[in-house]
Amino acid sequence: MKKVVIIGAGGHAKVIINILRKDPNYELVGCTDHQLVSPVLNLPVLGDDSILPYLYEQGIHHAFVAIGSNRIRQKLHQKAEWIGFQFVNAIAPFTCISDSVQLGTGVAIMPGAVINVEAVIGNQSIINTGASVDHDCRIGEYAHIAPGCNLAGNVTVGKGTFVGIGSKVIDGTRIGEFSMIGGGSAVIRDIPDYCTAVGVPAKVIKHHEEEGHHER
Ligand SMILES: CC(=O)SCCNC(=O)CCNC(=O)[C@H](O)C(C)(C)COP(=O)(O)OP(=O)(O)OC[C@H]1O[C@@H](n2cnc3c(N)ncnc32)[C@H](O)[C@@H]1OP(=O)(O)O
Repeated sequence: MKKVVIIGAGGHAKVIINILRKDPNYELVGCTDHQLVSPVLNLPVLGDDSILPYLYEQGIHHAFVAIGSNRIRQKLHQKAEWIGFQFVNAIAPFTCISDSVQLGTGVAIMPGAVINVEAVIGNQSIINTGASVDHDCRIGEYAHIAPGCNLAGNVTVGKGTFVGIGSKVIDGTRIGEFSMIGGGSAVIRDIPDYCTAVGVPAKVIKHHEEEGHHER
């Protein structure tokens, strides 16, 4: 059984803990967080992220970065990877993932998600509750497809991009890197890197600096 530390102790971490606890391959040892908070689903918060090297020395070599923000997940993943951690996947029961899907590591696939043939799911990405990602889609690393999104075939979602809750994306569309698609949007044309696009059809309303945007 692999000992796993959960990096993060918020709402997303709670969902990940709930999934990983059902997996007999893993023993969860605790969470880390930037502040001392109460146990999450009875899993203790061991300290802040500075204790990760100590945990690694103690023989805990697997981690899951359970942070919803794509930027912060990227930073903490890079830090934990540098220490030497390997990353497990959190795949809920009651998902439907084709055998031909190429899954990265550190990936979260939430209950009810459907991922169809020959899709590629990048490292540290999130396919959230009830989202569908159809054939030949390519989801970049650190991307987040929020609950209830539907991506038609051959859609590309760039690294670090957030597709907001309930959005629809028509086939063949390319959404760039570190962009945000507002909840309930319909993406019918390509969306560039580093922007926010909202609405039906989705239109760009903001461009932002590489480091300048946040998710919520
Ligand atoms: C399990 C989980 O909980 S996973 C998390 C799921 N959460 C989500 O999917 C959140 C999705 N977030 C959104 O849609 C947000 O509204 C964001 C990210 C698009 C907001 O981005 P911001 O840059 O903060 O935009 P801001 O709030 O300033 O709004 C700018 C304009 O866009 C409009 N707008 C914002 N979001 C949307 C939207 N989803 N659809 C249509 N219009 C929108 C606003 O009304 C505003 O219009 P105005 O200038 O005419 O007043």
